[in-house]
Amino acid sequence: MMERIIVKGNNKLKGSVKISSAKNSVLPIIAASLLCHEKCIIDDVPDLDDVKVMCSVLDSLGANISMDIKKGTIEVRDGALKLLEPPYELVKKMRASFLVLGPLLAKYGKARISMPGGCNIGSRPIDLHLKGFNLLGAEINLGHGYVEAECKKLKGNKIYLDFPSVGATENIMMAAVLAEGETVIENAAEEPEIVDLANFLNRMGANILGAGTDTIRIQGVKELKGTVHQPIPDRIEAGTYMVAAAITKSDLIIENVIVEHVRSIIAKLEECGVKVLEVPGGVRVIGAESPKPVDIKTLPYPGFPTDMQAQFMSYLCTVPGTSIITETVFENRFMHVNELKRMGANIKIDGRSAVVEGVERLSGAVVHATDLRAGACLVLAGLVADGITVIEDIHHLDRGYVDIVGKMRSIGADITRE
Ligand SMILES: CC(=O)N[C@H]1[C@@H](OP(=O)(O)OP(=O)(O)OC[C@H]2O[C@@H](n3ccc(=O)[nH]c3=O)[C@H](O)[C@@H]2O)O[C@H](CO)[C@@H](O)[C@@H]1O
Ligand SMILES: C=C(OP(=O)(O)O)C(=O)O
Repeated sequence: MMERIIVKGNNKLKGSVKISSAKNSVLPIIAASLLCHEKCIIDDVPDLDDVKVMCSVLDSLGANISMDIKKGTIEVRDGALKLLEPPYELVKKMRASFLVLGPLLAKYGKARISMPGGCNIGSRPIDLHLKGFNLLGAEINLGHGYVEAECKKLKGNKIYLDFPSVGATENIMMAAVLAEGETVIENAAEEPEIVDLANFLNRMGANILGAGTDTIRIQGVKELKGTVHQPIPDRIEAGTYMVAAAITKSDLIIENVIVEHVRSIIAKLEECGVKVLEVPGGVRVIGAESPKPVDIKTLPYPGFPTDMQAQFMSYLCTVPGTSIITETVFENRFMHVNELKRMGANIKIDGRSAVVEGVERLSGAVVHATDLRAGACLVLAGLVADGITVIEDIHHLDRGYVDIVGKMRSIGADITRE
C-alpha cells in the first residue's frame, strides 16, 4: 500500500516553524563540488529525496561522497572519477541531475548523460544549456536519447540566453569557471539560488561577478579548491508556510527566512489583506479575516515564483471574488487544478491563465499529488477543507519538503502520514 497524507480541516495554526535550506541551491552546489579534488563540505543540507538522488549521482560516478543526515552535512572529496556517465536510472528520477554536465565537461572534457525529457509541468527542453556549452567550444552530439559532450579545453565566450533559464545559467556558470578567458552570460537568471551557487564557486577560487543580475561575468581559473558552505534558506518552503498562515487565518512565525527573497510573495499576500511583519530572522504572518482576491503572474525572479503558483491558488480558492493566475514560465503547470476542483474549488482554465472564483468552503476528498508543489497545494487546501482530505502519491512531497507532516503538526495542523 502506498503512503498517504491525511489532513483534517478546520484547525487554526499557531507558534513558529523553521525553514530548511533551499533544495534548489543544494542540488547545483553538490554538482559543483565535482569541480575540485579537495574536500567540500555543505552544512545544513535538507533531508530530501532529491538531495539523496544527487548524492547517488555523484556516488555512481565514483566521487567520494557521504551524507550524514543527523548532522545535516554532505562531504565530497577526492573527485577522481571512474565514470563520466551518470546512469539513466538516476537521471530519469530527477531533472537536476543534468547539472553534472557542466562540471564534468569543465573538469574532465567529456560527459555522456541521458536527455532529461518532459515531466508533469512542461516539456522542459535543454537547448539553452547545450547552446551555452557549444559556444564554450564543446562538441555536442545527440542520439539514442543521450547527450554526448566533448571538448579539448573550454574557451570563454559571450552567451545570450533567449530565456533566463535557472538550470542553463547554473550549468554554463559551472562550465565556465574552468574555461580559458572570460565568459559573459547575458539575460542570465537572477534567482537567489544562482547567487548562492556563485558564492560557493567563488569560495572555491572561481572568479564570478554579477550573479543576481542579468549579466554574469566569469573569468576562468586554472583550478578550484575545497570549501565549506552553508546554503540559503528555502524561499519556496517559506512561502508555503506563509500561505498556510493566510489560508487558515492564523498568526504564525516563520523562522530562517531571507525577507528579500520572498518580496513578491509578501506583496501578493499583503494585497489580499494578510499582514506580514519582519521579525528577527524571519517573518510573522497574520491571516486576513476578510481577504480580497488578487491577480498573479508567474515570472523569473524577482517576479512571482512559478514554484509558489499552486500553493497560492489554494489560498485564492478560499478568497471571495475572482482572482486570475497566469503561468508564464511553464506551459503545463495547472495539473493541480483538477484535484482542487475535486475539493469543490471553482476554477476555469483559459489558455495559460486560471480564473479562480473563491468558494465559501472546500470539501475534503481523495486527491493525488501530480508534482511537488501540487502536493503542497493539496496539503494547504486540506487545512481548511470540510472533513478529511487524503493525498496520494506523496513521494512528490518528499522530493522537496523536509518532514512537512511533522512541521505542520508542530504548528497545530491535524495531519498524519500513513
Ligand atoms: C532544480 C531547480 O532549481 N528547479 C527549478 C528551476 O528549474 P529549471 O532550471 O529546469 O527551470 P528553467 O528556468 O530552466 O526553465 C524555465 C523555462 O525555460 C525553458 N527552458 C529551459 C531550459 C532550456 O534549455 N530551454 C528552455 O526553453 C523551460 O522549458 C521553462 O519554460 O527553475 C524553475 C523556474 O524557476 C523552477 O520551477 C524549478 O523549481
Ligand atoms: C519544479 C521543481 O523542481 P524540479 O526543477 O527539480 O522539477 C520545484 O522545485 O518546484
